[in-house]
Amino acid sequence: MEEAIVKVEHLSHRYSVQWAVKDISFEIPKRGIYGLLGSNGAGKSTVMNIICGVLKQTEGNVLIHGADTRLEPLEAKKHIGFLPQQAPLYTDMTVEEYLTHSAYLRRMPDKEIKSAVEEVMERCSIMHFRSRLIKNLSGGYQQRVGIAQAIVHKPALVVFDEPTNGLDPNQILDIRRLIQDIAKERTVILSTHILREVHAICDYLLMIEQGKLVFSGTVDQFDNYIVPSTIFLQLADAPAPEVLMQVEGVTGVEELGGQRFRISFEEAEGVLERLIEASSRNRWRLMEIRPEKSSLDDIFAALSKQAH
Ligand SMILES: Nc1ncnc2c1ncn2[C@@H]1O[C@H](COP(=O)(O)OP(=O)(O)OP(=O)(O)O)[C@@H](O)[C@H]1O
Repeated sequence: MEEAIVKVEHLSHRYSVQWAVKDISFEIPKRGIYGLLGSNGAGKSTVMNIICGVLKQTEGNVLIHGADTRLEPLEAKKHIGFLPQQAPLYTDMTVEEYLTHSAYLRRMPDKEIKSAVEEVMERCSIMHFRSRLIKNLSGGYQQRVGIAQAIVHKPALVVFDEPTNGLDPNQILDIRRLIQDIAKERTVILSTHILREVHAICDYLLMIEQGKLVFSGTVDQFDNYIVPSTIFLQLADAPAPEVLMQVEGVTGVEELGGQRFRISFEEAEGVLERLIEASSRNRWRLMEIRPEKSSLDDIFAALSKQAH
């Protein structure tokens, strides 16, 4: 089997007395965008800083392409690009000077640096600002430079800590598009406390609460984590709610006004079909029927509660 890009084994970290991360294990076997989701203080930055070798864990192991970040830090770091929450920008440098410096720090061979910097400026759409001092760029463009420094050496894994934090809505969309583009060729881990962000760009989700991993899977699995428990029904010629209650499997009928109802049930199996069939047979004139999924926010709240 191919080696996992990232392997985190029983990771725990303690700042002085308080445990910020407690016994987290997960594996990232392939390409895609992995969202590390959690509320403020959940432990996201701690996990990312440890994965990137910026912070030494109290317990557990992190392997990057099989290289242990503690035992072989240089080998592990070769495969990683990192944009921490505060982008490490030298704002008195021009964009090109800074990226050249970053490539040098990443130990790229001298002869490859110039073309790598050209390529990354093109990729991140900052070519036209190559000679501008970083301090004179907007927040969105400074973030592009931060992303560029994380990928200039073409790492297999890129880690972004809250990459859209503090940006305006247009800048957020631009940065998300750039991250999706970057992820075509490599694995991306990004942290966020915004559920919509996970939905917008992530393929996989790791959710951390109170330093513990409470969910790991695809975004679709997360959406289905709490199965649909109600059905929305709108009829043009509705009967009394008591009549709807008679449909097999229905356990509750809530009137929403305007001949609209929220139907509860215990077993999803067949209820939808039976409601459609009863509507047709009794000429209730079905206008709309759809299962209602728990919102992402409900799932988030439920999982957060489990961690407490
Ligand atoms: N240097 C530090 N010293 C002591 N405690 C810390 C330190 N850094 C973080 N913590 C604590 O560890 C816990 C996890 O913090 P962390 O920054 O990893 O969370 P986070 O999920 O990234 O939150 P945020 O989104 O607010 O950055 C928090 O309780 C935080 O207060």
